[in-house]
Amino acid sequence: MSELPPPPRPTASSPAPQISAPRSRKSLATLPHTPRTLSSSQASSSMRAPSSPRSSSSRSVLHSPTTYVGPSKSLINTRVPSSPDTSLRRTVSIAAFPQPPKAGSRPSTASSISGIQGLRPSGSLKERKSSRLSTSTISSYRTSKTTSLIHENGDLKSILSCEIRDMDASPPQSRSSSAQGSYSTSATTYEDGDDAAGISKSTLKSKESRDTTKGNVIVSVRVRPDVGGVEAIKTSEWTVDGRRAIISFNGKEGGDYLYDNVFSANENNAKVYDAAAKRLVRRVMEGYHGTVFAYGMTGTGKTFSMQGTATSPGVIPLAITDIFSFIRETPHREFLLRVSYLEIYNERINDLLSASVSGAPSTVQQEEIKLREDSKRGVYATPLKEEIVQSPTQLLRVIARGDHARRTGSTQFNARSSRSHAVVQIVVESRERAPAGVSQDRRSGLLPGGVRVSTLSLIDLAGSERAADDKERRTEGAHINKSLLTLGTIISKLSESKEKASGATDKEGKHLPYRDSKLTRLLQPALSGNSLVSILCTIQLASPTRTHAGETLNTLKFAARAKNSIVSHAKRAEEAMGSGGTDTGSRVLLERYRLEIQALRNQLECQTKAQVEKEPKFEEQQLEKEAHARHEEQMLEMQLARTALKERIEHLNRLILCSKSTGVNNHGGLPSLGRLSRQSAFDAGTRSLRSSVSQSTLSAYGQPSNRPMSLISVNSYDPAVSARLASSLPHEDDEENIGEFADGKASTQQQIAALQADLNDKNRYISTLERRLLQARRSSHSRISIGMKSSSPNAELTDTMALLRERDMEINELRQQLDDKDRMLTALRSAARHRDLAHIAIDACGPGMKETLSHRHSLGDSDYALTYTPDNNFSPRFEGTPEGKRKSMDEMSRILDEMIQDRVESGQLIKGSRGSVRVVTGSRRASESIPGIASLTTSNAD
Ligand SMILES: Nc1ncnc2c1ncn2[C@@H]1O[C@H](COP(=O)(O)OP(=O)(O)OP(=O)(O)O)[C@@H](O)[C@H]1O
Repeated sequence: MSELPPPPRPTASSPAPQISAPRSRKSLATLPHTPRTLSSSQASSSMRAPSSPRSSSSRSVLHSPTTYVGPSKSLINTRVPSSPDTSLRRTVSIAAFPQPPKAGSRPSTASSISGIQGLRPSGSLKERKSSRLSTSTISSYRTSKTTSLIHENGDLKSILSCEIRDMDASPPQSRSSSAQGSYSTSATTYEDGDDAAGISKSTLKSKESRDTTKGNVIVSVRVRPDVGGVEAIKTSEWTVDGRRAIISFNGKEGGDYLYDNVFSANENNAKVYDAAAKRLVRRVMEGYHGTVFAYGMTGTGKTFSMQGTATSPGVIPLAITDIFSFIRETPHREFLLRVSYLEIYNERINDLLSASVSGAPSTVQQEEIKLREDSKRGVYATPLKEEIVQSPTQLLRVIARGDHARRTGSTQFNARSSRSHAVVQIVVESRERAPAGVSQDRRSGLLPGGVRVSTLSLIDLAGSERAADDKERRTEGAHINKSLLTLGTIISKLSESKEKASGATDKEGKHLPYRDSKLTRLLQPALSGNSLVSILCTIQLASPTRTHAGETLNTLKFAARAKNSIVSHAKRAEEAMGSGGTDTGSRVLLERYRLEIQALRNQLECQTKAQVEKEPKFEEQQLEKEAHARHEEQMLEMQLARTALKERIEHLNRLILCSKSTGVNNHGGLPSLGRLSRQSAFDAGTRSLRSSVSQSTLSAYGQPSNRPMSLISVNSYDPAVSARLASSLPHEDDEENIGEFADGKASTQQQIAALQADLNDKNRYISTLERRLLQARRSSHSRISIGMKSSSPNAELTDTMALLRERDMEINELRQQLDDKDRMLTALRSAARHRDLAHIAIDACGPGMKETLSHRHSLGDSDYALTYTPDNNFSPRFEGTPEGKRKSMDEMSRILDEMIQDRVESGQLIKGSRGSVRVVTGSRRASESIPGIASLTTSNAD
């Protein structure tokens, strides 16, 4: 205890809200200053609490408190709220109190309730006396005095005396900084005072009905450390006894003030939270509404207590931590948290979460926020931004954002003074989880239970202050003081109306000026009893520049009045069923979200079903697409094949034209080269039946006469061979064009006609090929279509491959034939050249020789012969003797005969009925396996 000189009386000029002074306070017997020790029976805790106006018989006559300071003889002079007629002053010798046991091991006795009974305004003196008699020690009062918010079972039983095993807060080590920057508290190990009540219930019974609901309001006072530890201005006026939760003032209007908690200057935020707010927060999580607010003059530590610092978090961050701890510990329920943050600045409500990010007041004019009231929600601000939060960190961040936007300014006593009342509201929605195996109602998506909605309001009020020099500060101060004054008035009137009504009814608040300020209007539900309330009043006893006795007394009186006048009927919020209809229902986000989730799930299910149904169609479409792509590919391949064929034809044509352009015919050596080339072209693939190997090939041998050149004439030396050849060669009648170039000297017109015929043939061939391609494409397409329906893509592929193979074979065959013809052509050219040379030589030998040779030649007794060389070329060989020549010719005839025979055997040539031979095209053979092509060939042949 410290003794301080009497503080100066509060000046009349002080604008601090003057909470109506306890008019009921009456001077009791002034106790002698002489210390005396009272026996236990005499000991009384003459604590004074503000009494109702009616109970005071003497107003503003406050006795100087008698403070006895001494280790064994000090007295606590406390005043007890007096009954209308009496006020009681009791002096208790501290020496008589045994030292309280250490935290956690304090004795709990039935008699421990007696001390606090004396504090109850409703308790009569008689009762208090009798209970005092049963009080053995003040320590037992101390331990039993603490009230609890709500009985564990949720009944509205106020257990007036219950021991809290660890009233001195959870040990500091139980609070640690978590990874997320939040703090873990002792929430998980904290044992509610309710459960730990160490008192005899029978003792309580008689008090229960009377004191019902009183325990739902906790009033605590926190003393801020003196600034700079200045001792000079300290007086002996104040005595703070944190252990007993008593503050004594020895000056004028002095007395002892007892609260639920008194925190001395050296106690930290954690302890303040544990004692003043922790249980309330738990109750909110269980479904009660709860309000914690800090009240006090400027610079006394309201914001410090509510927000705290990084190293010493205050009520708000610790509550947040506990909220999430509770959620973790309650797996059988699910929760949804939403938070809003507003300030009341100059009687205007600002949404701190809608403010600009910079924290400066939003440049965009906010929609005016109004207070509304409805039966379910009570008084609420709208429109207000609410944010749904899922983690402590997120919640802390949201609140930090709001803090940043809050108005602060420098005042005389606080460099960063809050210039507005700030209200953090955390709405807790919770509902029972469906037990494992129990499915929720599929149709409605509802669980058996409804949703419970409760609200935790954490309010940091602006501090009352003297008039400031600055105009802005003055305006702010006026609004702040006005609202705080209204609050004080309401508290005072609540107490008054209670006394008027003898604590019975009509505390509806109709006549209470809640509407006089936005703050009181917003606090209406809490003040009128719908909420659990914890009031934390902050005071500062001295500073280097001033003392705060007047303001401090006002705060203490406010706190005492609040304790005695606010009666909370807080009930656990009912579980709202359904999601629509009522306003409450529509507010319950948890329900709405659940229904939305259910609806989305249903939607998803439907979509999945539809997709499953559509899948085969989709697969079909995919197959069709693939088939189409394959078809395209095949078309492309066929196009390429067609181009290749055309190129081939062109190439062959070029070859033929080249042969003609050599003008071999003009030399008369190989008069029917045109015919031969025509033959070559045919052999290379022409399907014209006009082509005939015999006439073209064999007539190429230089027959000087005009008669058609044939192998008959060539082989005329050997009648047998000639006859054979003649029979094998086409008859003149057989071939419409036989003899066309038979003289080997076809006229230009004939050549042109031959070329024209060649051209026609080729064009026909091209168109035939085109038709075949077209047909092949159609058949391929139809095969694909069929394949799409019945066969696998592999079958189509096989077909296509087979087709391509056929084409390849055909091309190869054509190439082979072309090679043969090339060789034959080369041989014939060579033979023609030699023949010409032979003629020249004869000419050079003179007319006689020429005649002879000419004659011999005409007889077939040629001086040269075609020999078949190993490289499969025919080469003329000049035989010196007629015998040799004849042999050579025979040999040549034989070779040609064999060749023709070979071809006939191999099916490349067909022997006509009259010995003629015809070329069987390769495509005809190849086409045997392709019906379309076979028919084409046939038609062509026709
Ligand atoms: N219990 C305490 N321990 C240490 N410092 C404290 C305590 N209480 C308050 N302070 C310090 O005192 C100063 C003022 O405190 P704070 O801003 O919390 O006062 P306030 O009551 O909120 O004032 P206002 O009403 O003007 O906003 C701050 O610097 C704060 O750190």
